[in-house]
Amino acid sequence: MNTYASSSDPKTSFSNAADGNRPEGPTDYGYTERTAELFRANPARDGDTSDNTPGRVVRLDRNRVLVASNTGLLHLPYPGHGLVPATGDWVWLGHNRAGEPSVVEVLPRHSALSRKRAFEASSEEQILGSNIDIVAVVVPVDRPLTHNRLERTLVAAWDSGATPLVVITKADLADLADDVVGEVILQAAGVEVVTTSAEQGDGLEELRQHIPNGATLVLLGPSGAGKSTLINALAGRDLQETGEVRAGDGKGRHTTTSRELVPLGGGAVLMDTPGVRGFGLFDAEEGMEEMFGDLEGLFARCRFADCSHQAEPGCAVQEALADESLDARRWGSYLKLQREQAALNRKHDAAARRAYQREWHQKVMSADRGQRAAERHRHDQAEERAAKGGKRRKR
Ligand SMILES: Nc1nc2c(ncn2[C@@H]2O[C@H](COP(=O)(O)OP(=O)(O)OP(=O)(O)O)[C@@H](O)[C@H]2O)c(=O)[nH]1
Ligand SMILES: [Zn+2]
Repeated sequence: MNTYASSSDPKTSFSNAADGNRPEGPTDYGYTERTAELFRANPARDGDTSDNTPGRVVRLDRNRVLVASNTGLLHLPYPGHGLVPATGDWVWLGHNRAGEPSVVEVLPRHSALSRKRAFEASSEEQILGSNIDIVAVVVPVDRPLTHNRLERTLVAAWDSGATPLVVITKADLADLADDVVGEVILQAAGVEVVTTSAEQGDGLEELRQHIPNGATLVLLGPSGAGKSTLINALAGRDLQETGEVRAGDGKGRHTTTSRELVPLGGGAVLMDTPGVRGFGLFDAEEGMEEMFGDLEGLFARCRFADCSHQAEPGCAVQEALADESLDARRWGSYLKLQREQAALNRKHDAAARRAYQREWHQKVMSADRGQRAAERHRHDQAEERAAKGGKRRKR
């Protein structure tokens, strides 16, 4: 059982044992040379910064933030200004204006899973987790995902700024496995697929190889998909137990709560927050996807990958509007939402980054489509040549 100091503990200290150049951080929680670089590039701005050290947000509580530091877990007050912390954030630890040990500043995020409320007037986004490197979508062979749900989830994963990965579980249920694996590989165009059986220990090594040192991983998947089993197999221990910490409430009583950031060993970190774990996140968040997902299929049929769907030749949208297979009003509300989203993105740096990510993803997808088309073309030409050659030979 792990315990951590509360901020009233006089032993709490941020004294930096480092060489003064490289700040020390919690290596069990994903602190690497890359993180050290992030801290160097974003020095703390406020007050006496000489004793500031790096930390990572493990969980948010009502009044305090549970933070991993190089001296262990600490329960500290929120920073007085700047970004509001989210689970997974890298933060400067130091002292607040009252002189208490505190989180003093949240560093910029390289990725974020958020719940946006696109249909509400105040479209503040709620960050559910940040600095995630890999979003692993878990697909059990005994309960494959329905049609385009996997694809939509993968797009949402790209949106977060993380790299998606598909993990097929329960591959030992062999009579089902082959079909599901084939189907998933088709749907997951451009995304790596790893097939595992936690029961038999298959595919675990391959999965580990997809998780770089210091990487933070989120597992998404329906209840019963085998996420916990997989995580325990990866960690080599039962995280249900090791994931728990004792939280002092300052009145001498202790309650047992769970961490949302769990070291997996080998430097990798699992983010296991209630909001992020299930598919609910994307289904709720991506209202746009949900309502307009079919338009993506239409866009894919436009002649030009960067079609703006206005006056380009070969635009599938314009064709669908012309033959009324696409309702003009529906198209209108899609465009309106797009504009709202764009305005929102300009407001939020993180959101803008995700838009960039989506664009990049679409480029990858269309490059992939282009490549497949080119392959088809080459194949057709080869057949044509073979047919002609055959004819010539016949003569
Ligand atoms: N045959 C087989 N069964 C498995 C495997 N991995 C998990 N299971 C079974 O699938 C069931 C669900 O596994 P969990 O790991 O609890 O699933 P989960 O995704 O964590 O579920 P939630 O906690 O509800 O989100 C359990 O009965 C496991 O024993 C596997 O590799 N092979
Ligand atoms: Zn078009």
